Amino acid sequence: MKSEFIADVYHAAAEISKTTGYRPKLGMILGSGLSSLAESYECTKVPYGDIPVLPKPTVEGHRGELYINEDIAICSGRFHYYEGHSPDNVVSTVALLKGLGCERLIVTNAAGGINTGFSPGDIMIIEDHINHLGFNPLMGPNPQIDGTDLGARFPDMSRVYSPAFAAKAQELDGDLKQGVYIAVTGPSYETPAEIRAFSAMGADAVGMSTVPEAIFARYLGMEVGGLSLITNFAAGLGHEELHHDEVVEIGRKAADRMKKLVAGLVDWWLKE
Ligand SMILES: O=P(O)(O)O[C@H]1O[C@H](CO)[C@@H](O)[C@H]1O
Ligand SMILES: Nc1nc2[nH]cnc2c(=O)[nH]1
Repeated sequence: MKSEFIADVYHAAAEISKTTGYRPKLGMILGSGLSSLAESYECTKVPYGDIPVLPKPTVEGHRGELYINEDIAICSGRFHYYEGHSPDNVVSTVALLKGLGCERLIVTNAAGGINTGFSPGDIMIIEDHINHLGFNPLMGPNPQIDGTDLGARFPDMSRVYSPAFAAKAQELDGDLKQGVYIAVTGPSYETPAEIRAFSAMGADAVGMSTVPEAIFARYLGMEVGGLSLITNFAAGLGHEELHHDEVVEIGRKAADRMKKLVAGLVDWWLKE
């Protein structure tokens, strides 16, 4: 992560705070097909195009808008490594949310179910992750602002995802799954042999995002809660070929249940 890049993103965030008058404490990043979650909140919308330091999202199901009010800032649209973005750009949404004042972050995604107890439509609380992307967003010089390191050179990752968030989620929706998310680069989906290998490694769900965001957020001292919507059986576990259109479609169909759960978690985390 380059100090100059993060300084530019923080500067853009300060401009947004100045124009809107908002310094929300809770941030959220929405996964594929989950952009309608942002509509539950009365917000000012800022297109990513008006925040020139951010790259352009290229993936269907990722809108490219910041929703912001006095409590919450929502990135509807994230940046994936497979789009060709640099690691800095992949975590630019997290830097933006931190720069806006967010101390807590909810990350959501669409993922393939590896755990044979999971079916499309299930929601998995992310308990832990495996970084199989081949990069870490903290590689490079430890970024500084005004001569001070933004975080530890070797940050602890023994508890990335908040156990309190997981417990609250279970209380709000008694039918949730819980497990380990593995991030791969994509954009090709996995082979059945890869899925067998990931299962042996201890992964319950697979996707192409979230992990760099969670690592960077923890580095910055944010608390993180994570939710995966299982949109398909991972490769080799179902009978269907995998298509992103279906991932987005399942995301849209499950949006109401996700909305209800997320609304409860947002209310709770704003008061906690
Ligand atoms: O992780 P999100 O952004 O929800 O999207 C998931 O869905 C896409 C593949 O269908 C990939 O981008 C994968 O990471
Ligand atoms: N890598 C990966 N990403 C996904 N996103 C949604 N489903 C999947 C999947 O099966 N594999």
